[in-house]
Amino acid sequence: LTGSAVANPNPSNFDREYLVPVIIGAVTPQTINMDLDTGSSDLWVFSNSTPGAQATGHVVYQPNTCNASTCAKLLPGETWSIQYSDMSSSSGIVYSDLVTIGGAAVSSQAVEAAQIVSSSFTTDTANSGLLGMAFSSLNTCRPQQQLTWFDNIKASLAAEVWTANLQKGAAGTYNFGYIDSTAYNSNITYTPVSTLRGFWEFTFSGYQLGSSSFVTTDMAAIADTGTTLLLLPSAVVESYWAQVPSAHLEPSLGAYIYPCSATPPNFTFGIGSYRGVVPGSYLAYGPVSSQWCYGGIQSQGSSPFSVFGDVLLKAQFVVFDVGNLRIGYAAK
Ligand SMILES: CCNC(=O)c1c(-c2ccccc2)csc1NC(=O)CNCCc1c[nH]c2ccccc12
Repeated sequence: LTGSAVANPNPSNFDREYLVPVIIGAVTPQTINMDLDTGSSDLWVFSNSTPGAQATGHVVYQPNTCNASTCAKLLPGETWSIQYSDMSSSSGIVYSDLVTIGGAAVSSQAVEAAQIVSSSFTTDTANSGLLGMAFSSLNTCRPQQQLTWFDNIKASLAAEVWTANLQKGAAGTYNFGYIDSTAYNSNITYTPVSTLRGFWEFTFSGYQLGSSSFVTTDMAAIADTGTTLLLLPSAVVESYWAQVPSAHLEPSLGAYIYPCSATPPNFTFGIGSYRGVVPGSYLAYGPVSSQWCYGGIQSQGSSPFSVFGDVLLKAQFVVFDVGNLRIGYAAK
């Protein structure tokens, strides 16, 4: 078994997120556009349990709890509640239902129906749910923790692997169970993943800012499709933006902005001897005013790891190798 699904950048805002059409339900299938998120492990959706004012503009999951075995089933007593570090949150109840992504189906997937969603989810009307692809140890369902869609399907796949091939301003692809050798043009460099924090966490061997020399130093990072930007230690971020005249940390935003007339420098990361290049044009996130633009590289703050978000991932072909607990990067 394999699967392949399109990853559509949110059309209106600078590739802020990538949405995948997910089909939920057997008796009454619904296609719901969801954000496949390697930074979390809950599959949750706007639903008929979400208050109307919070669900305005969204496709909502309507579980068909008929009597046949193929119907949705409420999991009695199961609840979930998640808070993300951008202070957004959601919570609710849990059904079991058929969930198909790119032709690959899981018959009894925990589908977390939202009863409450925070305002930033309500306003993001292109996104009607999150599909967690980090490790199941982070799933918030209680009293019985639930498995991610990938954990449920991996034994049925040709290989316990999936890949992300996101694109800048264009549709990309998530493939499940196989590696498309036509999708990249260098060897894939793999490095071990630590699951201790439940993320796709790995060590990278250093970085290069623009045309400066490569800095060799082991650093921790997570690969996070659910985070838009590239988050790095504040000292590295300061050095990076120092290369762009007039770029500065804007206190009111808590973020670096730079003159839109400038093109930010490239960012290169190392994995062993592999060098992954993120073109400067990928690090221009979007305008905050007529002349100032929001940088694609920002500080990771107090986080103990960097966050390789979409602005970096879209420049690479990324292999999430669950079977061997490793992550692979290749140029494309
Ligand atoms: C939201 C930015 N991402 C993070 O802060 C983050 C961190 C993190 C923690 C501390 C400091 C910096 C980053 C660890 S895991 C992680 N990643 C996630 O939490 C991934 N899931 C984000 C889901 C999410 C939250 N708000 C949204 C709005 C639109 C689309 C997706 C979302």
